[in-house]
Amino acid sequence: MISVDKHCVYKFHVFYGTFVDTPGLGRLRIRFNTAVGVCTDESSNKNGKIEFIKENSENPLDDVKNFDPSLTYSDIAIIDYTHATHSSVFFLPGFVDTHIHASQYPNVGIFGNSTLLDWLQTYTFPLEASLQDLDMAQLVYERIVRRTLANGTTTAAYYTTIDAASTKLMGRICSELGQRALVGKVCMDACSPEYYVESTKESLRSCEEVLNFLQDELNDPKILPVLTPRFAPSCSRELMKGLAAESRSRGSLHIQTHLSENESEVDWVKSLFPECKSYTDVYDSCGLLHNKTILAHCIHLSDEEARTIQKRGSGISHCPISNTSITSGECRVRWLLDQGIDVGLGTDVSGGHTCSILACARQALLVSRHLAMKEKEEQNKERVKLTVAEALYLATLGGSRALDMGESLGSFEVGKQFDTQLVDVESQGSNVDVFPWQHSSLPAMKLTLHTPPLIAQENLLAKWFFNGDDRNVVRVWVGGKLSHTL
Ligand SMILES: Nc1nc2[nH]cnc2c(=O)[nH]1
Ligand SMILES: [Zn+2]
Repeated sequence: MISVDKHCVYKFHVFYGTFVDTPGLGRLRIRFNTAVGVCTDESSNKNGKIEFIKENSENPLDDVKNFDPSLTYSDIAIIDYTHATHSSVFFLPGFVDTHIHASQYPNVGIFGNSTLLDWLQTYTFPLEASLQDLDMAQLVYERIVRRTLANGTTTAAYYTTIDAASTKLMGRICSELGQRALVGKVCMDACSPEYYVESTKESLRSCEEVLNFLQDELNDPKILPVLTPRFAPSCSRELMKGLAAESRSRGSLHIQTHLSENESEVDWVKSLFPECKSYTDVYDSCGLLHNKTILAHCIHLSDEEARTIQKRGSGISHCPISNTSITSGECRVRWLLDQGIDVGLGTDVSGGHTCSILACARQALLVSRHLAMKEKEEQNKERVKLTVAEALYLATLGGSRALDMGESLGSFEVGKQFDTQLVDVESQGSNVDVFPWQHSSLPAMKLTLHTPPLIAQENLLAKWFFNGDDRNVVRVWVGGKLSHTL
């Protein structure tokens, strides 16, 4: 194995080993002895992209020379994990966190018995307001980006606060630490505490300031702006329409917000916008719903609201840990997927108590089983349950599609970005105990009547899925560049 530093000089990297991904909902693809060639030439417009994939490769150096004979040996780095411990080491697409409040990180785990509306007043608004202090913001934002990277998250859709300066700082931190990110300044001009609110004009102006910085000054294609009306109760119609216009005028910028998370919130929206048919209709009537809109939660939707979201092509961020923690409800993920809506996972820190998408994938699977237990129709009980492969899809390609980035992220395909985590199920200190006979790659192992059968790679994956954590994330690359090492 060749080790590389962050400022690699090699024009081309070949990653060699077992590649696991989910090219479709419920499809688990495991490719052994596979060579994946990635352009790492910073002067090329292909930098960071997968250029070839060779399954059952015998010699990755031959593969790369066949691919491009003009590359010299000194241009090429081979990252070889084929001789790593058994079948425990594999490359997996980086996780996509479709909904996370960077500014709320200090509050993870602190929510008591609150539910959404009192949780916002008691815990959340005071913390967010305090991050106007740039030294505090630096501490919090740097820590959460490092922590999410360490948990295998290569792309995150962040909310910051209403403050423009610290939001710009967040963009700089993501860029410097090498994480792909959507960065959104929170906008709120109504029904908010007097210490944490903006005028409509100021909200649109500071939003513009952040957009100009992220688009024109920062100069990092991995960092994108996202317009962020917090949720309908804290935004006037004028503000929501202004943000929708901003998205359109800049060529369809991403938009993120919360939708139908909590029953009291839904009732409140009804009373604030009596002219609208539904909560979804509030956003739709302001022009906020399009294929680059990410809607968090979507628990208490009507059939008609789901149809509107599907028609507009917006994505949904399912945040199962948050939904359980602050007792918001159980999102009907299968129901959404059945309608062709793109669904990804969100940690929703700090409604959610962890910034691990793997933990959210586990919780998504468990919440689906709670829904199955409540399902009246016998034949639907099985269908409602999410499998490990489906939960991994939501954590990777599903999330990329929900962000309208499925063409470039979320699975291993030629032309996609190499946003990848290297997982070692048996890394030092791992929480996952694998017994010698459980390695599918030990063909010499003698089976007797008393020896349990070898388990397949899928079972090893399932053991990691349910018991793994950041101790198993050995390396993380974003756009072919190393961003984290255990
Ligand atoms: N979970 C969650 N829901 C919200 N609704 C409005 N603001 C928030 C927030 O910060 N977190
Ligand atoms: Zn949220």
